[in-house]
Amino acid sequence: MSAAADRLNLTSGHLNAGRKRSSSSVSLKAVEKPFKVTVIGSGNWGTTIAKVVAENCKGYPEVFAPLVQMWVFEEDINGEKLTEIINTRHQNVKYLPGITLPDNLVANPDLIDSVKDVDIIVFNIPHQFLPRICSQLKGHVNPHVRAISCLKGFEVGAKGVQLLSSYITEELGIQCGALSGANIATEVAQEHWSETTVAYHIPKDFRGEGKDVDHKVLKALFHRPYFHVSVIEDVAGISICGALKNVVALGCGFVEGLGWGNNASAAIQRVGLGEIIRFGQMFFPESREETYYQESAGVADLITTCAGGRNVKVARLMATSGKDAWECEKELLNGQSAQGLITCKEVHEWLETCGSVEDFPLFEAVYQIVYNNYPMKNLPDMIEELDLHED
Ligand SMILES: NC(=O)c1ccc[n+]([C@@H]2O[C@H](COP(=O)([O-])OP(=O)(O)OC[C@H]3O[C@@H](n4cnc5c(N)ncnc54)[C@H](O)[C@@H]3O)[C@@H](O)[C@H]2O)c1
Ligand SMILES: O=P(O)(O)OC[C@H](O)CO
Repeated sequence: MSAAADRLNLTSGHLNAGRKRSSSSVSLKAVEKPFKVTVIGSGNWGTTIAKVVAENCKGYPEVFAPLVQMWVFEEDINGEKLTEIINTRHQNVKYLPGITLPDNLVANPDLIDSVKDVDIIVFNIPHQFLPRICSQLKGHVNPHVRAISCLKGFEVGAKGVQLLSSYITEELGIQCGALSGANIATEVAQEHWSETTVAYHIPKDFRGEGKDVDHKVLKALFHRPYFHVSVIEDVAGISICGALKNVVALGCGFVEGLGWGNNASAAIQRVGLGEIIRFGQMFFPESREETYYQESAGVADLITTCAGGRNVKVARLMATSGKDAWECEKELLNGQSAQGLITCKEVHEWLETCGSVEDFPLFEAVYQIVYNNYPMKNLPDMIEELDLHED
């Protein structure tokens, strides 16, 4: 094969605004053996990313095995199995209704079988289920498998606060990066243009270009004409913002639900961005401040989540109905998860452990409103009082 013939050009037409990041035009060598990919998770975002990945695996058979498996937490939908519906009608009628999925995407209810002989695993489940999934996968995943986590959250336990990518690496012994961005799933599924950020460190046991996963392979896996990918190194930065913007969005939902309007929501986002960056600097000093401003996974994700994500909707309903968070989540989301409800508790527990609650007044106020029924109308004072205390 000639040098020209064995290269694949993926061009996005996306400008690189002088940032240190991968090029928008990828020249990719055909690989020794096409990478086999599995997506673990089939919720709103899990199914959307599986669609993206399956489209690219079909489009680049020199790089990826065309058939992509999606592990599905099996459910009965009006007497039919969800996996059967996906495999015959090519729709996830519960979590992504109205979107036709590629026919090379195969739903599999057997977790262990879905990762058999796989090269790349894309994790995409609500983060509260990750520990159980990892414990089931232990011993079934080859150490050369590479992974990307699309989850937004942290793992807080005996080891302190951990990125989910680090948790996957520790539990399964595999290299894991992250994908995070301003990505409301239904908009991506409908192929409305958006951007995202993928972050990945090349591991010490990298087997070489054409044999292993690198930044170009990841760009080829996720980039679509409607889904523009930048690949960077800052796994911590994109993961911190992805997890914490969900807590900020709850705060925005409270003030919106109280009828306070755009100014109040902007104030919450301003305070929230400051706390997100402070959290990164205090607990993940390897994260880079510019990631928060320059990448889709940074402030852009904060803006889109606070405008139209599930967390803001749940918090708005809490404010207008007086119902608790779990009732509102159930009423609005049909089995989907508002991750900020869990993350604000995990963050509170971690901050309490290290005596830093007062450095994060917004995160603490959101926690107290969700878990201890503090009045939402006191939110400005809760932030202000703790700010004054800090001085
Ligand atoms: N939906 C979005 O717009 C979006 C966008 C970007 C990132 N994310 C993040 O992606 C991750 C996945 O979100 P999602 O929207 O795909 O999920 P979701 O909120 O739609 O959750 C539903 C999924 O959880 C599964 N589930 C229920 N019980 C389970 C169990 N016991 N074990 C395993 N799975 C179970 C369901 O089968 C279903 O697949 C989250 O961390 C989320 O924050 C979501
Ligand atoms: O719907 P949310 O609040 O989980 O947010 C969705 C995405 O994370 C936005 O990027």
